[in-house]
Amino acid sequence: MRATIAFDLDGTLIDSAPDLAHAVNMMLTEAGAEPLSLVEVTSFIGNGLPRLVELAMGARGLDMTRHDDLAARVLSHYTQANSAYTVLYPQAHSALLALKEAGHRLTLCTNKPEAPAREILTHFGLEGLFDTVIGGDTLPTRKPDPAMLLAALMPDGPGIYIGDSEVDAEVAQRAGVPFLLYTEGYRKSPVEALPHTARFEDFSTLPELVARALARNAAPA
Ligand SMILES: O=C(O)COP(=O)(O)O
Ligand SMILES: [Mg+2]
Repeated sequence: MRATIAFDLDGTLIDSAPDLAHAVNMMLTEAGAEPLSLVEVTSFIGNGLPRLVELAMGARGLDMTRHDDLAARVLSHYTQANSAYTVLYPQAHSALLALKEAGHRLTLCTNKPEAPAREILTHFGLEGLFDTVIGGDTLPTRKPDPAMLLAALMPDGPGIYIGDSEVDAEVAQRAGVPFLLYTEGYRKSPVEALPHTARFEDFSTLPELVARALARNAAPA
């Protein structure tokens, strides 16, 4: 059975936290504040770049009236670093190829702004695999608003969503879409606290997991 499979990006397909932390810390240093640890910055990822910058500024007591300027600085540093410290999770590329080979349509549903999300796909040679990219600034709202996920799954309907975090579990639940949880990303809560259809820690198991989730969904109740 063929379907649309929507993917989250940060913490799901790529480990981008080192580059995000680098960009945030460049901004903090310019603003005269102490840098944050990788663990702290990682805990701020998931609700998009404006929120990441807000949390980083809050942690260092910076004046929030500067938020728009400092968010622009972070985006500029992030873009300039060109994913130097970002890696694809092991076996993610071959899992994407296998899903594509099986006839599925792949789309991206990330809270990262659309331009850097597209650059990252190109950087890793993945751009040809994805039919649609919905970023955190593509629509008026972002995850956990279900509009984003529903747009990423259009026009085929239901499909499957794959992500790593609280926000991903919530958006899938609100959109009524089966959710496969990647357990090695940036989740803050225990696995049991996140509603999910199935979970995986190794991308080589994903194609089989997708096939099972689709068969279960197609089975009469
Ligand atoms: O940009 C973020 O905060 C998170 O991005 P993601 O939705 O790809 O995890
Ligand atoms: Mg994520």
